[in-house]
Amino acid sequence: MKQQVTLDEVSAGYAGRTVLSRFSARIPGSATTAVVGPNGSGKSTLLGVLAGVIPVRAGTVTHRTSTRPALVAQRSTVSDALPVTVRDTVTMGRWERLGLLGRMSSRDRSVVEACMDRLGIGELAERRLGELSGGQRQRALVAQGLAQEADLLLLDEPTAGLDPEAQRLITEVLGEAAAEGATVVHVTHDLAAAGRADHCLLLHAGRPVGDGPPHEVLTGEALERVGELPRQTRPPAVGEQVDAPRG
Ligand SMILES: Nc1ncnc2c1ncn2[C@@H]1O[C@H](COP(=O)(O)OP(=O)(O)OP(=O)(O)O)[C@@H](O)[C@H]1O
Repeated sequence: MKQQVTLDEVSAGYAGRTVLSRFSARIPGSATTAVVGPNGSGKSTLLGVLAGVIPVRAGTVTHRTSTRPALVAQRSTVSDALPVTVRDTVTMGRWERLGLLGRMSSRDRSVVEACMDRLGIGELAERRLGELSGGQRQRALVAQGLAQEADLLLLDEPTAGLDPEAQRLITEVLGEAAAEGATVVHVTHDLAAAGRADHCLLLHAGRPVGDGPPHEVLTGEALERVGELPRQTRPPAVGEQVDAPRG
């Protein structure tokens, strides 16, 4: 698989705190990559580095992308009080592409409508984001990310807290985006969803401890070592689907 993003000995973090330390990994292009790891292991920080919103202190991040990455933040970070509709929210995904006059073309409008339809929220277009259920809001944010038509689509726990049908839909949409050429990186605590990705990065304490096909990375031994599985859990056979530990 062609590498889309390469991290070489990257260090990054926050004021007075280094989270990623000499972090090296390859993100394959036109594929889905699941980022897995315990709370605080640096998954969201990694997304921030890939998105270019968290500066790199040392090392290099090499992108083969031609558009600015799209970052779909965790639902909880989006204010309920924002007086915007679902259509406004998804339309914001086109802002980067609008010309100097900022006028939406008919193509911009049709991309917005298609993304809402794909996420099953077309009928909610005029509803305010703050009036929606958590799952509906999450769909709107994923639709906004898709509407950017970015080469690199980054999502922080896009299926967390959703019902199984919504989880399935979002996983399917991300797979389609990758099939159409996007490089998709999503953080997840759902090991079953991670197992369906093309590629998997397992993090522990700001370092990659697994990088490869999910069935090679998500072994019982590796997950137990990083604390993602309770002790005594039977390691899955190669290729076996793994149920997500919660809580
Ligand atoms: N804005 C911030 N300022 C300072 N420290 C932060 C900030 N955001 C995160 N951290 C710290 O950086 C470390 C890694 O956080 P990060 O959010 O990347 O982990 P994560 O793997 O995404 O965790 P989770 O699964 O809980 O979402 C944690 O110790 C966290 O406390």
